[in-house]
Amino acid sequence: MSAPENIVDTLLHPDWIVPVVPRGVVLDKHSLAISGGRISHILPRDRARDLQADEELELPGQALMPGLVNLHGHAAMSLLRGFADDLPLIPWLEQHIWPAEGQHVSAEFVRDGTELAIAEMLRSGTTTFSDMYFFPDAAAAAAISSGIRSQLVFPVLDFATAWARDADEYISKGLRLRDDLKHQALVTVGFGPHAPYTVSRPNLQKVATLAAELDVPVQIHLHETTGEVLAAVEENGERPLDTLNAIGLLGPRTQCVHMTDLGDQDMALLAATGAHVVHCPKSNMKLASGACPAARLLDKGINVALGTDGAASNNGLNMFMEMQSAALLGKLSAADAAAVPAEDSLYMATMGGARAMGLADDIGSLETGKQADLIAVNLSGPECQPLYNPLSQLVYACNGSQVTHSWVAGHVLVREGNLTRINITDLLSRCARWQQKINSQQA
Ligand SMILES: CSC[C@H]1O[C@@H](n2cnc3c(O)ncnc32)[C@H](O)[C@@H]1O
Ligand SMILES: [Zn+2]
Repeated sequence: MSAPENIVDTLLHPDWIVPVVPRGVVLDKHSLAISGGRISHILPRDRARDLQADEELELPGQALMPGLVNLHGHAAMSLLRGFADDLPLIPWLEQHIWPAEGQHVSAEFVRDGTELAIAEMLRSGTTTFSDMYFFPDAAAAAAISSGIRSQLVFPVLDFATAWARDADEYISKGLRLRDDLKHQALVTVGFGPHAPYTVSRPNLQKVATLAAELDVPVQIHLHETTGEVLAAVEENGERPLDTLNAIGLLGPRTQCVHMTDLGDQDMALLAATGAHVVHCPKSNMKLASGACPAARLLDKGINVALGTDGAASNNGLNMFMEMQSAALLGKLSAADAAAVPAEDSLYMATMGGARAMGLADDIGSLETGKQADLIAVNLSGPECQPLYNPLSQLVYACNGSQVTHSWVAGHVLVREGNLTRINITDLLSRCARWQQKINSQQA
């Protein structure tokens, strides 16, 4: 028997609700109720007093909004934050990051690094993250125990690493993981072929065939720099996006990460196939990779999500900073102050990610019936005063430290700024040990 309609699990009374859908709307003096892990009511405050709740929370000066969706990252690379800075992509990867990963990456590294990443993400308002990294089984364990929602795209590469010998082994281990996690409601498993320059065409073809058969997401680094595109044209006579299209790898399950080098034809192809773009503005700026033309993509109806990329190229995992960077870089690169307004950046950081993951009916906005993945943000501090428009403050004035509460599927994972399921003292001491180990092996 279901509970009477006026009995709910949790009842929240913020000053504002920013639902994201409909776009640009801010609800004043409304309340939100959670029942069975879903949003059961959004209603004016005076009518909310008719509801009976197990837990009721007054949130004065606070805004409720959907949890942020970080659609691209390498969570365990949080242990390599600040390890190699101020370098462009290829020397950064080939001379610093890949050698360090070869030396240090193990299941323990991934477990601890992912837990550190999740702690940072939850505290700064991310309730769903996507991860492409080695030992995704260890990342899954960290994600499941923390309660966060995740998309784990298992890596596929042509070369051997500590996790697998060759592309076939990456794929078979990844598919076994997918099978092992099939009953985990908060975890989606997909393919993560690293990039067209590290995965051969036949191996990309295998990924395309299997992903279509199993109907699972595929995430790939693509057109990250103009150098990548030029090298591919010289080697294969075509742009990487055309290669992906030729082998049937572009479609509504595909998440193309970075996409800084895009011509009109590329955009037409993205629009025609329904592929998604994952914009990582901070990583692109730090590695001086280029700028994804987010405003033009949105104008053409192409879905754009946001991602931080790994902490070694960002150097944080804070989606408030990513939203702000997407708006600012969008304006600068389009030479148009009206490009990427606050509401578009907020949409990309929430619904954009949800749509790319195929979860648009479940997360990404505050609507009744959706999963209760949401955050409370305190807009009463000096950095948010005076307050003319809460939506503007969320994108242009906040920095993530204003997040007071985070809920995933109705479970509170951050309460008054504190993580409820992660022992931060123990986690920080494990991180200090990694820092010592990595430092001593560098010397
Ligand atoms: C196959 S696991 C992920 C792999 O990707 C590397 N990586 C991290 N950031 C980037 C980036 O911006 N472009 C390309 N590759 C990146 C990471 O170090 C892992 O080796
Ligand atoms: Zn990446």
